[in-house]
Amino acid sequence: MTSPVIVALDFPNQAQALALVDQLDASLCRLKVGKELFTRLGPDFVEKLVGRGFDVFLDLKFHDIPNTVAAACDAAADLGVWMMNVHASGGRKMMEAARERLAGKSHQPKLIAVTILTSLGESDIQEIGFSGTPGENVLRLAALAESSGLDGVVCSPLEAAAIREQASKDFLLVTPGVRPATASLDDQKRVMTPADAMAAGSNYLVIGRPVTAAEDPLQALRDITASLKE
Ligand SMILES: O=c1ccn([C@@H]2O[C@H](COP(=O)(O)O)[C@@H](O)[C@H]2O)c(=O)[nH]1
Repeated sequence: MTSPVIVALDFPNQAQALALVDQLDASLCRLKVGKELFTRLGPDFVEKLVGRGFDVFLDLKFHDIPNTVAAACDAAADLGVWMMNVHASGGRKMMEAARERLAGKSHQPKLIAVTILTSLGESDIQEIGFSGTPGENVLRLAALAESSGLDGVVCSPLEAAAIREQASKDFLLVTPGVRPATASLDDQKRVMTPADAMAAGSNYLVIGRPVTAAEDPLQALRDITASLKE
């Protein structure tokens, strides 16, 4: 069975990204390409990873008017990615437009919605204008994403158990904000350890710096994977 770990390839150039990717294969992890690498290297690099047999999560978090987001999702599907995402706060019509556009494609990636970024705590979201806790807002946005036809959400593992109670059993929970107990939190605020995140109901763990910034990234990934079996 493929690992639930999705390694976030947050690197500034192809050489650094490939130095890690060359040590990996699709049985060890999935890969995530986000805004930094995509802006540097573009679609060709995504297709290169897909060509090497990896499941690629294209994490561009589209957030725009429905027509624009649907067209962007159409383009992303053509890259052969396994998963892509939009912001749930783009609203029902935006998510439904993306869903409908993908339904007409021969290759249909999983489409998930970002709820509340894992770098945000309660005071951060209040400053933006949200009322309530991050958890309350995540639950509301997850319900909106599910009723808009999406396959799942990006949330913190802290919210995974509560979403599991309200959502259908196939609804995917993709959780960044994952940190081994001894790792630095960096800019993440709503975090759990890899094993606790899986126990809480996450389907996939998005992990970047605890692997990519480690002295031995492959060993760090192996240690995290082993911790899931303990
Ligand atoms: O709410 C979110 C949504 C996306 N991310 C992305 O996940 C990785 C996490 O990287 P770490 O180095 O493990 O912190 C990163 O690419 C983010 O863009 C997120 O962290 N939170």
